[in-house]
Amino acid sequence: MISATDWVPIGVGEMEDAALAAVRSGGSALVVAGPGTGKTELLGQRAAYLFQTGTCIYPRRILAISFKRDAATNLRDRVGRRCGPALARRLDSMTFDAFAKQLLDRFWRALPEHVALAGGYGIAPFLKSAYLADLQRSTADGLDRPGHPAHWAKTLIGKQPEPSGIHGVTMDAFYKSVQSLCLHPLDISSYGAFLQLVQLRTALVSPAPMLGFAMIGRLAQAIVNANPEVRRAICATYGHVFLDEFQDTTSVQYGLIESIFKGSAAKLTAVGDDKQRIMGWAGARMDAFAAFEADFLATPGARARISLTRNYRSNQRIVAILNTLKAHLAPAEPDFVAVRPAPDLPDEKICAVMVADDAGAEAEAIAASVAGVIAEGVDPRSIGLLVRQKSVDWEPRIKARFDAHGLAFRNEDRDVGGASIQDLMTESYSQIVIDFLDLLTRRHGGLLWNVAMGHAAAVANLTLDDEEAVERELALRLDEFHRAHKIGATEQMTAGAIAAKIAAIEAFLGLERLRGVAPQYGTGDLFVRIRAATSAFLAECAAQPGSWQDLLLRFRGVGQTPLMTITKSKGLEYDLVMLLGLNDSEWWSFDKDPVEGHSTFFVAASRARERLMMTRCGYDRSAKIREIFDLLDKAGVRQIRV
Ligand SMILES: Nc1ncnc2c1ncn2[C@@H]1O[C@H](COP(=O)(O)OP(=O)(O)OP(=O)(O)O)[C@@H](O)[C@H]1O
Repeated sequence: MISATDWVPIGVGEMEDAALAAVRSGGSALVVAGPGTGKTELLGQRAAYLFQTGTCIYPRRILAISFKRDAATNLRDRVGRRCGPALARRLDSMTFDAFAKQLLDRFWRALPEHVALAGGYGIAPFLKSAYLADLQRSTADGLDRPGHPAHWAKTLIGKQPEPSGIHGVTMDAFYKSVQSLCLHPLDISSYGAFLQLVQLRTALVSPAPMLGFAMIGRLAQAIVNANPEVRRAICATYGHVFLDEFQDTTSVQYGLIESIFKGSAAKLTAVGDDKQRIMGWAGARMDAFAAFEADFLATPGARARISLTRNYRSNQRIVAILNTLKAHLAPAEPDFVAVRPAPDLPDEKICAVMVADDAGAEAEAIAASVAGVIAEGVDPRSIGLLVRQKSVDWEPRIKARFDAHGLAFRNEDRDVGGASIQDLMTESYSQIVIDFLDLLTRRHGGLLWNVAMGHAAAVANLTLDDEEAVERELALRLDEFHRAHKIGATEQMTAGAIAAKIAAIEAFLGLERLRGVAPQYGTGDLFVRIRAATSAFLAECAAQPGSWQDLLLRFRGVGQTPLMTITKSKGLEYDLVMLLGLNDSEWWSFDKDPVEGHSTFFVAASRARERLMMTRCGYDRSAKIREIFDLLDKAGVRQIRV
């Protein structure tokens, strides 16, 4: 145990005083700061501080909520590196969706009667507009038919809905209305919310209910609101709660956190950047910061709106561009301060817009630039290809030119049978299986031996450092396993052989114990889906020729430049960001919501550590995104014909 006064940040040279104050804060805190200012790092340091100084006393845990699975894994890994695996195991780092789903899966029997669930349920896919039309028709028809979900919903709310109101709900309004309903106490204040209630009832009485994540959040909140003892149990578990990317918190998510923790002794630390708010379409609350201040920071010891200005990610030239973008988004905020100089390169090598005549020339320019940067020694994985719309539409366009240059890339958003590649890469189960397969391909194990020992210990819930005898026993068992299942140089890489190796790994570690490595595997079907997706993606990677080692490298994406949407790049960073398709065809929604459009561009640009290159087809001076080009002009970014 370290005393609070002796504790110093681990693994970073310096931290801003304001960041340190948030790390050491005895109460709740809100940090509102720009990209690359170390907000996520601050959460990692705070976890280390709370554990190492005993401020978060055993057996209490920290709940860390992120928006994406890789962000949740990143934070877990950071804390592991800062304060060791034993303490890091007391951090439950997960997405909002996983947290809500876990509560529903654990406490579904405590749902209030009017929304009771009979047992299992599946995750509903995104709705198509034809579905809404069906729901509207059926609801209007069923209002006066006892036994129909619409009649049930009408009776429950005690009002007579008008068919015209039901038919007047647009897809967007329907989608967002889950953000305004409350299931307990019941609050249905719009026709969209009424349709949500009818849809929920339809699901709950069906033999195979399907629920969307927003509704799962609302059901979890209903459980907490209806059962003070459930709320007390959660609050007794978590002394501290971290909320990352807080600017994108939806009303459903905020409502759940508020229902559980408002008025409790838990200390909440929220970090975010309102200039990076890009999830308005998904129901992000515009007033999340103000609500948090009112609900959680009105107590003694709380620290409101801590701001940070030092940008640790991007070099000085990129920070200057970010400052120009920021001046448009938040003119009153102070400029970011770069901590690193720009590399000694001509400006257009650090940042430029490459203008091509057509899509083919654009794809060639992208591939040629990436090839040039890789030839300079940059790791292909530290180049990020970012797009505004569907990455799947870009795949064929880019593939031909990348192939011609002998380059590899992969669409990280692609679903491989139950999970996207990006999510799969951070799943504990997949990581363990891949590391064990890697061990089996090696004659002696080397570094992989220690990695596998770490996994085996974590799966068995053992702490190696403390128990020499335990470590020896585990090493013997691992050695035996390695000798029995080692993959010989000539062993065929067939689907059957891969399945047999996975089965051997699962048998060695114990399937139920493997399920125990991540709290979100404990309930619901995530574990089953991740197992299936891991096998499916391994089989896909094995379809290309090569050795077992090649298979693992392909699975991990080594040597492949990632392609993803800007939304999926949140929280990540790349040496070179290539932002593709600065054209209206990609940014068609810009004029509908220019603020979110600017924020989206800001998120993309701020992922760059060293270079930021953009591409577009043609010079369209009346483009919807002219404002973006005006800002780039202002920042001195040149447009180069390619
Ligand atoms: N105090 C520090 N000293 C040195 N490097 C730091 C420090 N804090 C953060 N970094 C590094 O700067 C980069 C950005 O940090 P981090 O991801 O925490 O920023 P962020 O504010 O969460 O960014 P964003 O909002 O853009 O996702 C990371 O590479 C991180 O390791």
